[in-house]
Amino acid sequence: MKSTPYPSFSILLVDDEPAWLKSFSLTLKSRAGINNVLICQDSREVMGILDRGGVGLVLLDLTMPHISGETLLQQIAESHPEIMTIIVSGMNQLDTAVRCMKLGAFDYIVKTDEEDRLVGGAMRAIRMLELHQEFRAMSDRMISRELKHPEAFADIVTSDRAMHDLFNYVEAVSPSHQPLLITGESGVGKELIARAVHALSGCQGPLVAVNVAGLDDTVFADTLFGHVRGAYTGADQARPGMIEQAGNGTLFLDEIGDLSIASQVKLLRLLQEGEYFQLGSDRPKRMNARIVVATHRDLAAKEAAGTFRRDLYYRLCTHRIQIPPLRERTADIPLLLDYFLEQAAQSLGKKKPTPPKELAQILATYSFPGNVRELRGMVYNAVSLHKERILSMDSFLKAIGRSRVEQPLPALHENPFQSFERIPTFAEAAELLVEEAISRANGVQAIAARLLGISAPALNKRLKQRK
Ligand SMILES: Nc1ncnc2c1ncn2[C@@H]1O[C@H](COP(=O)(O)OP(=O)(O)OP(=O)(O)O)[C@@H](O)[C@H]1O
Repeated sequence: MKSTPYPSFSILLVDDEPAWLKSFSLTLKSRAGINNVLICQDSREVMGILDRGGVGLVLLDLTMPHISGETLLQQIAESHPEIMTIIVSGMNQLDTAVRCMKLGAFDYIVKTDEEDRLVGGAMRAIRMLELHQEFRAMSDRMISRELKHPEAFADIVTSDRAMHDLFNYVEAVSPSHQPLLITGESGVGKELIARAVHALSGCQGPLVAVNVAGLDDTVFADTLFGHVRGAYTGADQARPGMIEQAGNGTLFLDEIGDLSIASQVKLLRLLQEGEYFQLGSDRPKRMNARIVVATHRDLAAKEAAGTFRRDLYYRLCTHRIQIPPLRERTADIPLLLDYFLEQAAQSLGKKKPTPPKELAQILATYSFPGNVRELRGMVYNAVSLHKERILSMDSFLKAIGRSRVEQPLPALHENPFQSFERIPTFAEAAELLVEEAISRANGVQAIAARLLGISAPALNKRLKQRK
């Protein structure tokens, strides 16, 4: 299988020593999965290669026949300021290093340095270039507001402006190799967004989803990393982990907020090093998959409370998508209602029922703690019970009513009257409640009455008495 080029731009290695060129390109590949590498042994050819385009980073030797590294560095800075250059020199000389940095070098690395320093320098430059690319892509999108690949979002029904802005962001960051964090309440569509990210990422492998909630640390490691035969009692067969199954695709870790501290450490190490060990093996394996994680928990609060590691939190936050709850995008409710009615009717082999016109309005007054999943469940339930042409509202009202009853009453410190100097009389409080209900129901009395838990005639009588 042909692997995806990484990074998306080429890295040009320039050195007159063929042995170093070969060994360093192998190191980049094995240590960091960098396979988009060009090599050049003749300093006179460098500018021609750069003029052809596609190179983002140059790793440049200083001492070469024909044209010196310093001269090339100057020429690159003048003709291709968008290209980053790292000087890789045989000499550890501070004054030369300072001169090169002044000429615009991103870093100065000595060939005899540890491999980590060399690979780490290249990775930092790649990261910086990727951020520039993403920033440019995002600014372009924000200006045009046009999606390049609307088909990737075909399963996500919405007319909400915040959701469309989020799609633009998703398009901009999907090709990145950095982890991506998706947050939002339960049932809000996090997995759908993860699938769109995967579709847009250009990753050639599958999307492999793992729910990590409730996995203890050993099971977590076994699930992700796999094990070799005999790794522990009962491990009769070697088993590849989910990272291997994802290959060059995407590994989607759901419910990341529930991960134990020990597993958080393992995940952080995996993200930092891009390497892991199967249980029972001391041979490192490379991870090629892109990591996308999701949680319905408030990770910032968990981090502040010390139950989520700060270093992992910041690592995961490089790209972050926060999906708004359904109650903040009520304009989506009629669209989703229609979409799920169609889906439910089809899957239950029924004719699509017509919803009563007040249904969407009633639903818009509800808080949907289970978000889109809850709405979907309500619709499927109603369609399965449905007999007449017009859909009955009964099952929706029951579900909403049940949920309202199940919702805990506000705690005493949230009592809205607490801040009042004088508490209102019963008549005044009732008046305020009626006004609020009418406003939330957009003036529809039947809905307002349901919100207040009284009958429509009772509300009507009360309103008439006011006049
Ligand atoms: N905008 C949408 N359009 C169509 N279907 C949606 C939309 N958002 C969510 N859904 C549907 O709602 C259900 C829940 O979505 P999903 O599993 O993506 O939510 P989630 O945020 O990942 O939930 P959890 O936090 O429980 O893992 C799925 O059946 C999904 O297809």
